[in-house]
Amino acid sequence: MPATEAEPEAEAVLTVTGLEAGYHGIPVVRGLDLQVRAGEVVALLGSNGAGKTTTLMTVAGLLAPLGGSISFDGESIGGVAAHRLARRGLSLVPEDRALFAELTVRENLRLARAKTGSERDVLDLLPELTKCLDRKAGLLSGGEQQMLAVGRALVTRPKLLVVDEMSLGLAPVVVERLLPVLRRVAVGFGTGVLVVEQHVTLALDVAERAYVLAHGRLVLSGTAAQLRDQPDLLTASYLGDAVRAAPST
Ligand SMILES: Nc1ncnc2c1ncn2[C@@H]1O[C@H](COP(=O)(O)OP(=O)(O)OP(=O)(O)O)[C@@H](O)[C@H]1O
Repeated sequence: MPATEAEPEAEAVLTVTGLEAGYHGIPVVRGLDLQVRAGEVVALLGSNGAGKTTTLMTVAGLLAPLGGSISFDGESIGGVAAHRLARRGLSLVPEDRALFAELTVRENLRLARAKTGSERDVLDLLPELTKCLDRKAGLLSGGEQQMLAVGRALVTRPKLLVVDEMSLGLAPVVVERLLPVLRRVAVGFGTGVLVVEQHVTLALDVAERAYVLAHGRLVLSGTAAQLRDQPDLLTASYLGDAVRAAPST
């Protein structure tokens, strides 16, 4: 019997309602509704320029929303600055990883540690980092750097981890090993994970649910299984031709 079917739904850690997000007062994302629950991985998909990064930056407090509401851990956070959100448990892994190249892995992790944070749990969850603790971040492989970027974001045990394009510049074989780390994070720490990813198939392998944006609007959403079973719909949604056709969850 599948164990997951009988389990009650976890609490929503992030609820985005009617979000309008963009630049210089002009929305590029319109009317977006999205939810992430504790302990689940949610993929945000869509073609280039669809508005994925804009959505993540707005959720993470790097861009002020132009409309709608964002609720994190039961509180409204629209317009709250990123560093305050980080203290409240919302961690961002940016596309460029933003590591300190001249510092070692251990030092990068230590710098991220708040009063209550601990590297120990992170190393238990990401044992791949243990073997390179004394190496400079700048000398790590792309995959190791990305692992460190995730590890650093986890030191404070966030309730929500927001990850932008983990796979950027990495070979597919590396991405295949890296993406399942997000599932480990969700299961091991009970963290909600919102991830933007270009590798759709790999993303649907690790995510419970996914949302697809086209031209700034939500065109498809559902469980990963529902979307995997409807490849034509998924392709059409990337082209902006489908309108919320899969059952929403
Ligand atoms: N700093 C900016 N100022 C003005 N417009 C921007 C800025 N950044 C992005 N845009 C525009 O917003 C739209 C959405 O871009 P966004 O980066 O969110 O898309 P994306 O789905 O993440 O695409 P990609 O996969 O290419 O990163 C695009 O039309 C883009 O040109």
